[in-house]
Amino acid sequence: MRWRKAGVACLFGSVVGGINTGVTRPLIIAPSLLAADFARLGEEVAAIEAAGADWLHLDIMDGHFVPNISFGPAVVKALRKHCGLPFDVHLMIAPADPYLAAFAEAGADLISLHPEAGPHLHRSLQTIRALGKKAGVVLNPGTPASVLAPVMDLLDLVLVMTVNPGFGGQSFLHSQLPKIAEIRRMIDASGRDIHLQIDGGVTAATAPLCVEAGADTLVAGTAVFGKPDYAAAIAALRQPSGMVA
Ligand SMILES: O=C(CO)[C@H](O)[C@H](O)COP(=O)(O)O
Ligand SMILES: [Fe+2]
Repeated sequence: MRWRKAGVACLFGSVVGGINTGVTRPLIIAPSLLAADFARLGEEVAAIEAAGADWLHLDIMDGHFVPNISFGPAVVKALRKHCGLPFDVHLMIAPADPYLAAFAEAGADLISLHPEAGPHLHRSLQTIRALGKKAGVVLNPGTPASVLAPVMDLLDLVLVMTVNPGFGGQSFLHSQLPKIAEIRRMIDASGRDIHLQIDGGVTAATAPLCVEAGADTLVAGTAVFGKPDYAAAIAALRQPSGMVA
């Protein structure tokens, strides 16, 4: 699995002992399948890989934790043979714990969950890591960065939602930018190799704001799958340099 595609391995070089060394690395673009043509999912994931995406973001919604239903582990498993990209699974389900093994077996490489999805965030993250997968925590717009501190040592990724979860195509919440910067400082101070991912309303216009605030990974549904040319859409999100500090 090409988890560390291209120059992403430089991530370890960018933060040494909590000090940002100034080394840059490529911005990671993770198109969200939520905006794809659900009647042609196999073709869509193959096309997005060919277009230069770095990861595939898979939004799992249960109609309970969020007011929408998407797809489950059977679809993730079916897509695995059509796409060689790392599978970045964003769980918007509660409870999440009973389904972690199913998504791991289906082919997830990284599993992220919301702190509100269960009573034991630390245990849930331990479970994901015990399954041999990378673990992430997702912060809703109303969830503070402080929830991260007690679980920092278990994290491979922090996802900051810049919309309320449940639907694609919503407008980017600029109010979340200070929180992104706060979490960048927390990650740098930890000295750990943790991705800072942004999800919701990411476009060519809002992507630079996210990167400026400290993001290294961008999820985009509508801004990629909603465009006729996926490669051009991905390239537009990488502007201006496609590199992050
Ligand atoms: O988690 C999500 C919604 O809950 C999606 O990943 C997100 O909304 C992507 O869609 P868009 O880029 O169109 O906003
Ligand atoms: Fe998502």
